[in-house]
Amino acid sequence: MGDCSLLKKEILLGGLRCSHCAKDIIKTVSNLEEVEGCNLDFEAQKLIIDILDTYNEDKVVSKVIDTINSIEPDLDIDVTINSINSRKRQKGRGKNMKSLSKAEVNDNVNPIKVEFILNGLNCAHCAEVINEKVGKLKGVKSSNLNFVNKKMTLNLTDEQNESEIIRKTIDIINNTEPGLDIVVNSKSKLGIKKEIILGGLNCAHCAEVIGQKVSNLSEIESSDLNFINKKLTVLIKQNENSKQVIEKIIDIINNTEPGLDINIVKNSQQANISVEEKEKDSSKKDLLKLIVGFGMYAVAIYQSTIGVESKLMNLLLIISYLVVGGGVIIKALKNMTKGRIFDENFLMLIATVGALAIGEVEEAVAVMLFYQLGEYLQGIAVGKSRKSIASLMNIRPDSANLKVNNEIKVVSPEDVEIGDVIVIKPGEKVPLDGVIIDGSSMVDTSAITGESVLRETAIGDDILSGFINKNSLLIVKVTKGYGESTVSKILDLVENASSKKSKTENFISKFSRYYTPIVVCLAATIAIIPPIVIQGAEFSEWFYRGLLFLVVSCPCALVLSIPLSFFSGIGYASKNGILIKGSNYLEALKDVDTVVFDKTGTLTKGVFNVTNINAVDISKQELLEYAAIAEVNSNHPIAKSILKTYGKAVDLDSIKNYEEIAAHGIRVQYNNEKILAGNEKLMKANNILYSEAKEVGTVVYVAVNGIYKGYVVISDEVKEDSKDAIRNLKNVGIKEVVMLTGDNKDVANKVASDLNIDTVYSSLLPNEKVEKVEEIYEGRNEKEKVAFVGDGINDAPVLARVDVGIAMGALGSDAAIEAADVVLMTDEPNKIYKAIEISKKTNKIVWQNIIFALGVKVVVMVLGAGGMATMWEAIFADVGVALIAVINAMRILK
Ligand SMILES: Nc1ncnc2c1ncn2[C@@H]1O[C@H](COP(=O)(O)OP(=O)(O)OP(=O)(O)O)[C@@H](O)[C@H]1O
Ligand SMILES: [Zn+2]
Repeated sequence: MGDCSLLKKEILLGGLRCSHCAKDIIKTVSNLEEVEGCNLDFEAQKLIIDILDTYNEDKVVSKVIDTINSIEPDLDIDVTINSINSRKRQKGRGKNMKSLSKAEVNDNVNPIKVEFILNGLNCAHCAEVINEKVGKLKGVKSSNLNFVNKKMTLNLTDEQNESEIIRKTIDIINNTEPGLDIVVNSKSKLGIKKEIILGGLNCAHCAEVIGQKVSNLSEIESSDLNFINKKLTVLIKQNENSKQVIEKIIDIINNTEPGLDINIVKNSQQANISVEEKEKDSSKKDLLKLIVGFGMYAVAIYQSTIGVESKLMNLLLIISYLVVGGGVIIKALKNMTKGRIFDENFLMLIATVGALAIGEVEEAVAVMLFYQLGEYLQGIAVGKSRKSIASLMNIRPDSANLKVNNEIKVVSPEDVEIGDVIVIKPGEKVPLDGVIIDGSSMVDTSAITGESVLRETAIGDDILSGFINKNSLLIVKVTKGYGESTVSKILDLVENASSKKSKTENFISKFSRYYTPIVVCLAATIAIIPPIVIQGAEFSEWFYRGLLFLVVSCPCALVLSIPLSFFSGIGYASKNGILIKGSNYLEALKDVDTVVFDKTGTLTKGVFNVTNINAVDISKQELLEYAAIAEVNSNHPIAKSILKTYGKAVDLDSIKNYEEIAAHGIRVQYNNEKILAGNEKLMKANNILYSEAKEVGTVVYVAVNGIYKGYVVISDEVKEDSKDAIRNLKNVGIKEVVMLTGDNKDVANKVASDLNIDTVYSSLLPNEKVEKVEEIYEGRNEKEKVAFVGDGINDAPVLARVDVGIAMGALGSDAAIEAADVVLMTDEPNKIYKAIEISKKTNKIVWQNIIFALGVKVVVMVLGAGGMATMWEAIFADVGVALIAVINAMRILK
């Protein structure tokens, strides 16, 4: 590392005004692997990043810019390239100004995404290699491979090279890990992807002809016919009518090769099912090989105990070795030709061939057998946990019943448009968000909210995708396209969560990059040096010890189980109605020791009732009318409750100069009367002589033309589960619970004492809430984290400031989903402790796995070096440990 030096780059973020985005930018940029340090000067609108000069700086800078654009698309970004401390570069500050034109920057606003599903990908190391190589392709801005759901997402710089990049990516994948089944989902604006399965297609020549003819269609952007899985994938140009094009394609197929069983794939899930079946087949083959291999091994060992000729026994053993290890040998040789020598297969080949060479035939075969058995079991375990995570998130609807002229057509949810009418039968999943226009029913919201009670819905109610209609027919008018629906958003969030890596994950991936080479070097040293320097040391003895090191040199147990653990935690949380936007937040939750709550709408219901009206010189009804006139344009819960009590219409045309003053109230003109309605601060600010209300409650004072007219007292109720929520937080180790509110001191103190809240700050303006949070941060170290819980409406700046911002009741509210790091799908504060519990459990299991895996490996290496361990221990330290770690990770789901 001695030769590395740091490059500093300044990125000017013109127009950065949102402190939330600023925080997000820092958080995300500093999480980028290539960025060593990162600092944001909010005043100067400047982001300074440190990059190691071992990275390609342009790449890193453009990655950083992409990151910024994905958070806050409209910034005016300029890059100043500075190199400080660099021996190679001696440029002065600010000399080498490189500015990106606005057009270039805007280009990044809507990144072009391509998704690859790599079915059959079981090697975490290969996954990393693939991701790294693809990330370096020209035209690829960034790539993220989620090993757990086998999905790789590429962000491209522009759409022109898309097909080229897709081809190159597929090449890379095939070269690195041959035999994968690759599904490409292009979400680009280029077109609509359709997959057609051609059942019974057995003639390769016909396939070629079909492929040729289809690709010649002018309506088609690109097409690909995979003869092996009989799948024709076409990308239909954006402006074409996909139904007509599909019909044309079907005609072509029928003319070329009549009698095929043509199936149009509705969604990639379906395609995955057939792939899954194939994977099952190959795992059956593996099992068969193992049984045969173990059988022969057992016979050979038995023969040797009864004294049969050892040549025959060795022959049996070698056959068993080839049957079970054939795949490993082929893969290893292939990889060797590509110069990949730290590959697991290769190391296993060397270890076993080495053992054979020194005459340890029995052991060599046993190592291969148990290695393959371990891999096999590990495959099953990973597959199982993938399935259980997937079933937690099994909210994707399969189809929608579209109503067209009194007829019902079953279509894919993607094909339904806003304004379409769909029919949801009892027992069906709600496919899209909408509003009920006919019918009433009970719906099960648990898949989305984690709430087990059924909800009653009727005409006029909103209904969200992912709910299940329980008992009677509902007619729904669709209000959002599938891409914008609740289900897609949740799935997007959860699937992308793995790209925000936790510190532990980053540590492990860095660690594993050094671990294998170091252990391999140790292996070589042990095999070579002692026989030379120690007198009488036998070469084969030390060679064997070296081989042990090779067997334990794979960090797979960690590379596999740790991301799996975080993904399980996120999946499990989502099952409970808790959406966690990144592994980093899941990890941070365990360190939270202070939870700060907003009051209204968070701890209280935010539904006020008028409890008293105190009018001066006018009637109560008149006072209420003034209040209602003032509040009619406000969305504040206070406004809603006053209007509800007033119950009559207000003449909107007579209202002028409406002004809502945050945390104060309303100022408005009605005909010739200037009305003020708000709290004491508002009265004081306008020099109104008012008399203070005696009751505890939220008080709305009213003044007309500068003269005080009385007040309306309204009160809110605490939520049923708020008290439990606070108690449970204390039980999971939260030291301090704080409440912030814009409401008055009396109300605040009452709520705090009812709920056992430690610290209260009242009568706060929105910016004072941020200041209070700053105060809470003073004198804290990094390990003591603060979470803030709000309803996401007025508290975005605070949500943004804290380590973990939690928004609640986000069902349907986009603002809250945007602003927070953790989103609770329901209004229940009692979910927060649950999120912390999941975080702690995940963390515990992650560290159990790290300590266990490394511990066992180190012990085996030490014993091995001292000649006290055999291949058996080594093989356990490799595949046995990996298997146990994966099984351990699955405990998170329980
Ligand atoms: N539309 C309004 N009409 C009357 N008073 C208002 C209105 N909006 C705000 N206020 C006054 O300002 C205070 C603070 O309002 P703000 O919206 O900042 O906090 P809140 O969301 O009601 O409470 P919390 O801070 O607990 O979430 C309210 O308690 C009320 O006294
Ligand atoms: Zn609030």
